[in-house]
Amino acid sequence: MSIWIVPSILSADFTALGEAAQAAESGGADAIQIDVMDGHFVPNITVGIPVVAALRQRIRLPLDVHLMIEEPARYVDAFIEAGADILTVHVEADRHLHRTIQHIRQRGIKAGVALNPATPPEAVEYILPDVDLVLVMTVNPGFGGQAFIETMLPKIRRLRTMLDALGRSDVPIEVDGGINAETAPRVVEAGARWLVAGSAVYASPLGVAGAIQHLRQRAEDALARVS
Ligand SMILES: O=C(CO)[C@H](O)[C@H](O)COP(=O)(O)O
Ligand SMILES: [Fe+2]
Repeated sequence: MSIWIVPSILSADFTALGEAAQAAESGGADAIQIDVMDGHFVPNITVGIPVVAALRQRIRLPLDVHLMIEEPARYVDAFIEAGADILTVHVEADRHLHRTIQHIRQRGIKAGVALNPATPPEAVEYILPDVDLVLVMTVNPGFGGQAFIETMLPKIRRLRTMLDALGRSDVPIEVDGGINAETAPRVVEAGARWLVAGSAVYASPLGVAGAIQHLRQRAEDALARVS
């Protein structure tokens, strides 16, 4: 499975979001993550459906929408109609996760499940046969620029083992939070393949394209070591 570098626009200049997303697209990103926060599930409020729809007009890459909202099923159809290609919902936010995941996939896009740092891997055990990706939060969701939580490395390894045991070796583990040139190789060695990076892309002295290229190089070198 190949490495994906997925810039999160959370750390971009919000007065020039279109240009920021285009810089990631032309800079070699594999997808763009849009972080949706509702002020309930997480203590922050960001962007929503109209921003996904606006970016869809300018971006051809997959739009990876990370829903940090309570009861996400209420908004799944609206985000799909706005142009999301991947919708990820938190296991902690949805009482009827299986129904929501099934619905997202029936509508023809990819469905992901996300876990907060304190949530054990077993919390998603019975949804693993039904998801297209697993998103391991490597910081507490809500803000960009936080430090990577080291104890997420064994959790990534455990989830990789659980997926492989189900014959789901094709399902990627995505990591989100504190991913930079130092942590990228370590999460890849643990089994992650999709790397979300906000501040390491948009606040990098290398520029957006340079930062994406540097992260990819570090991640691919690590992948070559483990495969
Ligand atoms: O979901 C998120 C925060 O809840 C963001 O995607 C994530 O924090 C990216 O920012 P950084 O790479 O700076 O940690
Ligand atoms: Fe995110």
